[in-house]
Amino acid sequence: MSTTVLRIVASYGHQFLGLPLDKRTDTDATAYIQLVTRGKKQGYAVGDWVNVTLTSDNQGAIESINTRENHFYRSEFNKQKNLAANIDQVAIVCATEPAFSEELLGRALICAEVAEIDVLIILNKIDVLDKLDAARETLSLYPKLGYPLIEVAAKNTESLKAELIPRLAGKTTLLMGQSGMGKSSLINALIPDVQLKTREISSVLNSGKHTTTFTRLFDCSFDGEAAQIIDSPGFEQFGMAQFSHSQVQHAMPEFVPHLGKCRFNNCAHIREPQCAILEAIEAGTITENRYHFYLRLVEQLNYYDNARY
Ligand SMILES: Nc1nc2c(ncn2[C@@H]2O[C@H](COP(=O)(O)OP(=O)(O)OP(=O)(O)O)[C@@H](O)[C@H]2O)c(=O)[nH]1
Ligand SMILES: [Zn+2]
Repeated sequence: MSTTVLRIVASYGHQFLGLPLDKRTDTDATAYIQLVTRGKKQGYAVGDWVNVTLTSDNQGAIESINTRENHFYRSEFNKQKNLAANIDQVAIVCATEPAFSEELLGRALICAEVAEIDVLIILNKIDVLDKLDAARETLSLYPKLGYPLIEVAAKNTESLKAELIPRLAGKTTLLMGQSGMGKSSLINALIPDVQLKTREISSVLNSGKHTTTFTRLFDCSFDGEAAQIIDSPGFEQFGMAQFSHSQVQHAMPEFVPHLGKCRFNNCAHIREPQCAILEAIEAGTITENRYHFYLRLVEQLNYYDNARY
């Protein structure tokens, strides 16, 4: 039996599909190799390069994983949920309507910071004019924190060509968003024959059962440059149970310049005297909104810590 390196291009529950490194999802759909994991070993993600023992032409067992450049993950209680590995950026889709959750956006940003992965915020459905100002107002903070923000309408191809495609060309992008933000519409507009490809892949991955809840990678090409888009299921929660207080603080860009400047080394920035974070709120460089977001995260981390021991 031979061993070979494959790229994981789809995952559904504990099932994975791989492709040899010289094959692309847009041209070689029949080359998919169904992967099983050894024992209870998990933690693989779309985008991982894995060493596989081939057991037949289209089946194999994952033996080990190659070193990752990065991986983007959520952490539910005691469990890390890998969304993608070896990516250049995470694109978070928000919309004018239905209203998006700023809490979930904030959490996704923290996960990206911890993983040291660039972010792109996409405001979709800007053709819904009566909701546009409110969405812009909510999002206006984020470019100030260093996160690029673009505005598009999935239905308006010109807006995609002008704003989104140049940001995707040459990169591997994890596309994520809450349900209803229009992520599928964006994928449909960006990737030709996506429905056909989805049917192909569901039939291999899930023995014909129809599902769109898997994470999958699309090889594509924009402006003559190769690119990969990883589509992930809409999310309704975003756990960060395994993060430390320090990780969360360092993942908030406006907190960073003030960290280490409080009177007490172990300052929790809640009501301590001469707290540099509280002073920054007074001075207006940290917004009340983000500070309360931080407090909610801390409260949850404390809860997890207490529950664990
Ligand atoms: N007006 C407007 N509607 C849009 C736009 N993009 C998507 N929609 C609509 O928004 C609704 C949700 O779009 P989807 O693409 O299914 O959203 P999704 O984020 O993939 O949602 P899930 O499939 O539930 O994860 C659909 O009715 C789309 O037609 C847009 O740019 N403008
Ligand atoms: Zn402090």
